[in-house]
Parts: sequence; C-alpha cells; structure tokens
Amino acid sequence: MLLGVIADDFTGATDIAGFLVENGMRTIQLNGVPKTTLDIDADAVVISLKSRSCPVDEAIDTSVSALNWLRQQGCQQFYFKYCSTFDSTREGNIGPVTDALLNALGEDFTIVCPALPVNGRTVFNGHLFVMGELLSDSGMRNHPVTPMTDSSLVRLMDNQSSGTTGLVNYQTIEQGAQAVAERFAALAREGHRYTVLDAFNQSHLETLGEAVKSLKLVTGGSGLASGIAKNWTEHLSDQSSAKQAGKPQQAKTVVLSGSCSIMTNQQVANYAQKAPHLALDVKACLEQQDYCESVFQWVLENLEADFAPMVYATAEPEVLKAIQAQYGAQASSHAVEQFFSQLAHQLKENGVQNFIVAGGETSGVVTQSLGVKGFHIGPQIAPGVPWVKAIDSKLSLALKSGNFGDVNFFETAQGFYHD
Ligand SMILES: Nc1ncnc2c1ncn2[C@@H]1O[C@H](COP(=O)(O)OP(=O)(O)O)[C@@H](O)[C@H]1O
Ligand SMILES: O=C(O)[C@@H](O)C(=O)COP(=O)(O)O
Repeated sequence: MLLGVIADDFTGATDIAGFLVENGMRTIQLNGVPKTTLDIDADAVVISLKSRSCPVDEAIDTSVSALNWLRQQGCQQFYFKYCSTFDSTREGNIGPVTDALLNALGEDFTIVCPALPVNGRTVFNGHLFVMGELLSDSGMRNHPVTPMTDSSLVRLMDNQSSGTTGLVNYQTIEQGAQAVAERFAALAREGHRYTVLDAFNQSHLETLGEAVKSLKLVTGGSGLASGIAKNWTEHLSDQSSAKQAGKPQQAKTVVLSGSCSIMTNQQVANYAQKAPHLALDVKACLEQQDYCESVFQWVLENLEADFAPMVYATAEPEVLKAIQAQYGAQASSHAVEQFFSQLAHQLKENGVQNFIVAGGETSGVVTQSLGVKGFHIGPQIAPGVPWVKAIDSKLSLALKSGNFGDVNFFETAQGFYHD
C-alpha cells in the first residue's frame, strides 16, 4: 500500500478516490476505520469518516485511529482530504485534525491545498475562489453548518490551528517543483507549521504533486491527488484494471436527492422532465408513521420506467427556509435523513441494486443504512463523482456532492451501465 487517505465525509472520499483511479492507482474506499487489519490488494486506501462537522475531539480521535490503521497497512504517505471549499468553523475541524495528524507522525510541516480547478475551486495569493467568486461571496456563505465568511486560507488556518501558516504563491509554483520545495524549507525555518498553496490550473497541481513527494502528510481537496498519483507511477502494477472493478451493472435503480444546493436544484428540475419523480413531504416525514411505506410502494411501481424514479427533498432556499421555520432546521433535516435511510434499506431488500444519491450527509446515511463496508472505485460520471461498487455485495452507488456534476448528471450516470 502506497497512499493512505483520511477523508472527512463520504462524497469527499469518493471524490478523491475517483481522481486516484483516474490517475492509475488501484484504490479501495473503506467506510469508517476497520476493526482489524485487512488483506487489501490496492495502491491506495481512502477511509471515509463523518468528521467534518462533529465535535473537535471526536474528529481528532477518528482521524488519528484512521491514520494508525493506515500505518499498520504499510502506507508510506498520508493525505487528509477535506472540502475544496474548506468547510470548517473557527474551532475546526481542519486545523485541529491537521495538528493531531502531524503530532502522531512526528512531523512538523505540511501543506494546505484545497484547489480543484476542474470544479472551479482556485487559490490565488492565498485566497480561495469558487467559480470565480471569493469563497465568502459564494453560496458557501449561507451554508447551514459551516458558513464560510472569510476567503483567506492563511487566516482561516491560523485561527483554528496551533501553529502559523505561510504561503507559496503562484509565481514560485511557476518556477517549478524545486523552487517550491526550497520555499517549504524556508517557511519551516521561519517557524511555520503549514503553508497554503496557490493553484489555479492543472499545471500548478502537477508541479505541487512533485514538490510534496517527500512530505509524510499532505492536506487538501481532491485536486492534488492527480499530481501525487504521478509520484508513484513506477510502483503501480496493472493500471488498466484500476477502473474495471467499480463499473455499475444494468439493474434496478433509484435516484435519492437530499441536497438543496443550487446545482442539485437544477439537476432535479431537469431530470423531473424525463423521469417519474416524487417530492418528499417533510411534514409527513415528521408526523406520518406509514409515509415511508407509501413512497416505497410508489418507487416499486415506477422501477420499470425508461429512467429511474427519483425521490427528492431538494428545495429552493425560500421553501427550505419556510420548512425550517415551521419544524426547526435540525428536526426537519434529521427527519429527511432518517426517511432516506429507511427507504434505501427497504429498496435494497426488494432488489434495487443501484443508488444515485445527491448530498454529502444524505450519502453518508444512505451508505450506512445499506450496510456497505467499502467500495471499489469505478469510472467518473463527472469530475469528482465516480460510480462505486460495494466490495461485499452487488450494490453500486453514485455519491454526488451537492455542488458537483452538470445539469444532466442523473441521466448521465445511468449511461454507464453494462450488462
Ligand atoms: N426539504 C428539506 N427540508 C429540510 N431539510 C432538508 C430538506 N432537503 C434536504 N434537507 C437536509 O439538508 C441537508 C443537506 O445536506 P447534504 O446531504 O450534505 O447536501 P449538500 O452536499 O448539498 O451539503 C441534509 O441534512 C438533508 O436532510
Ligand atoms: O472537495 C469537495 O468539494 C468535495 O469532495 C466535498 O467534500 C463535498 O462535500 P459535500 O458538498 O458536503 O458533499
């Protein structure tokens, strides 16, 4: 095993796993830290945690136990994967987890690299942009759990970590990997514990991948994965098999959408023009015991349509606000998550094999209720969203981050099936 990745949520984990496979690394994703050592034949292992917005101590504990497990498997480099929009609060969890991982490894320097230019996340002079807008001007400023109101990565990291943060700007990066490595050494000598990396195109990420070769720990979004994978090329065996193991089969499929992002709203509206669709009644989720059973029956009746039936909680901001005002934000989102968890389980028991899921938290609860322990990674439907196939059953899942994919995503995903 060459590379061990600790991802702070489920869609983030499949995101980076997809890029590793795309770049020739045979990759396995495990849901949570395994209780024992496993006999894994892969170049990289990604452990998905639900540590993005849990209490800081819990995030540190699960991340360090993931690190310890990966070390026991013989991993040589470690990658702490967080969101390309740096989703975190002043308390964490990115800073405290980075500190804990550095301490556990006995290291004193690492990088902060959320850039993912292929999905419009760029870093310029240490400021994070989302589709050309400063992070603090983007939709992320209204995120219900981790609102991002500052775009300076240096300041964000300084505020939530124990050390200080430097910057490697794009002028240095454009001088090549050697110049970047020299800048790391200079920043470490000045006493910095982390450095933010500029990157606004793929060429920057390739240079950075080479420059971080000798760092035991790297941290960032999934963008850097392609550059890092290239460092291992000479150690990789059968690269052609990398994507085969995770291909989805033609089978009964359902689309479950629990994200309210701008992009998911567009995807749901588009797909509803072609496929059977049912909008979730949040009041019924909260108050009606047999509601899930009636939606389950509706899905069964629509499984033979040309496009898979879609059940969605996805709502425009005003509608969501009204629901939250009436029932409470926590109670309503919890009820929606429980609903999807129960529905997914019932559908699996009744022969549905392929699940296309929109939303990070939603993907987490659905994956857990399906009882999947880990995944083989298949082909990418859109940048950062691969098909994944359970290692211990026939289930295939597409776990879509709220913001990812284009407007045709749900339809495109079903075009990947083979017999
Ligand atoms: N109509 C709705 N009313 C209340 N909560 C909702 C509704 N639709 C979705 N939610 C909740 O919003 C949250 C969306 O988060 P998530 O699934 O992570 O999506 P994203 O990836 O866009 O952040 C989930 O907890 C979900 O249950
Ligand atoms: O880095 C990213 O943007 C994604 O991999 C990711 O972490 C998405 O999180 P959600 O938007 O909560 O699905």
